[in-house]
Amino acid sequence: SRPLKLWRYKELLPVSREPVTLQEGGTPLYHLKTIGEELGLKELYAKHEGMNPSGSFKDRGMTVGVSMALQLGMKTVACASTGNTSASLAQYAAKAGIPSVVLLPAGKVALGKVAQALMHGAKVIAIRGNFDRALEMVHDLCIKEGLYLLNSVNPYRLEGQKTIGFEAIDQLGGVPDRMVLPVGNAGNISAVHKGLGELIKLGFIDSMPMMTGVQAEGSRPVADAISKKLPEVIPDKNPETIATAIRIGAPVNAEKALRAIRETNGTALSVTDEEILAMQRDLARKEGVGVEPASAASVAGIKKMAEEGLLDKDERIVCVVTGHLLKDPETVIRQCEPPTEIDADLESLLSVLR
Ligand SMILES: Cc1ncc(COP(=O)(O)O)c(/C=C/C(=O)C(=O)O)c1O
Repeated sequence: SRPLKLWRYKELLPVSREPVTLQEGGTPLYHLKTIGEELGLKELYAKHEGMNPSGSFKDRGMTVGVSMALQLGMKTVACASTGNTSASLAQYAAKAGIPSVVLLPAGKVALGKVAQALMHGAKVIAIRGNFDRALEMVHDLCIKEGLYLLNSVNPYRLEGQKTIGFEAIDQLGGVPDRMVLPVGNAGNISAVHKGLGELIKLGFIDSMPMMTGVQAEGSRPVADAISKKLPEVIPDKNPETIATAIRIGAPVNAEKALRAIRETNGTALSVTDEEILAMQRDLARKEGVGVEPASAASVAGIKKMAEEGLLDKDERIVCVVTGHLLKDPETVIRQCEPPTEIDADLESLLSVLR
């Protein structure tokens, strides 16, 4: 039988050549017993996508996207990014042996992600504008220069990300009642929904989870469209949140995300930066699950829904926690008390521990 990794599901993926792979997928599904009990939820799980090769779920999209770039004879790959897409693109392009170009919003990308993009050899450009502007620019660049665009506007990215749902079902031994994802460009929630729809069409499963998206209060165009029952998402011109990974005002997959949410009787909501940081801390200290701020938004959203009485206590809920804690060490250092510094003798040590 095949190992629980992304290419286990190769028949449901478009690549027909040898894939560019870093053994992505097969991420842990953790039962959040402590946080679940606090919320009265028996079956609360977190799928830790930070345990992928580059530390986020983006690797699932990139193993397919970069493989397709080679299959299509493309010479250079490019993306705009709030950080994780650029880190993953750089890493997979390096594996593929082709150059990569990434556009980042200057000053708004977590340290770990910049380090990865640089070390893996991408051409890293920081623009004086936000992610949405970077995406416009890299789109124009790719059209003018014939580079291969690998943002989630590229359907091959979503193909790889479908596998999050496939694995969760294999690990859970059944279909969850609800899948919860943080939403930025809205590719991931759309991808998981597409994949589960395929499993239904193929007769592997017979129910669809309620697709639930969580955004930051300062960057919540999808949550607003759902709460205000709008036909489409109205872009937010000035998205702002400490969870810089989801600081996106004009999600390119908005239409797909609204469909995923509405067709599955799901929902979308927003949480404050404080709620995001509090949940990042709870996941780390109560469950041993280390994630970056944006990833904690999914569990923070469940906490909010549970407290508002919107959840059935028997619901089987899978929250996708999308990126590793190490991605954004600066935010952690700012949130925590600094280490206690002492003279290097036992006396001093005992005095601070008593
Ligand atoms: C940790 C983390 N959690 C959630 C999201 C939102 O996923 P989408 O809703 O599919 O965009 C991102 C997205 C990051 C980028 O968009 C990028 O890296 O350019 C992320 O890094």
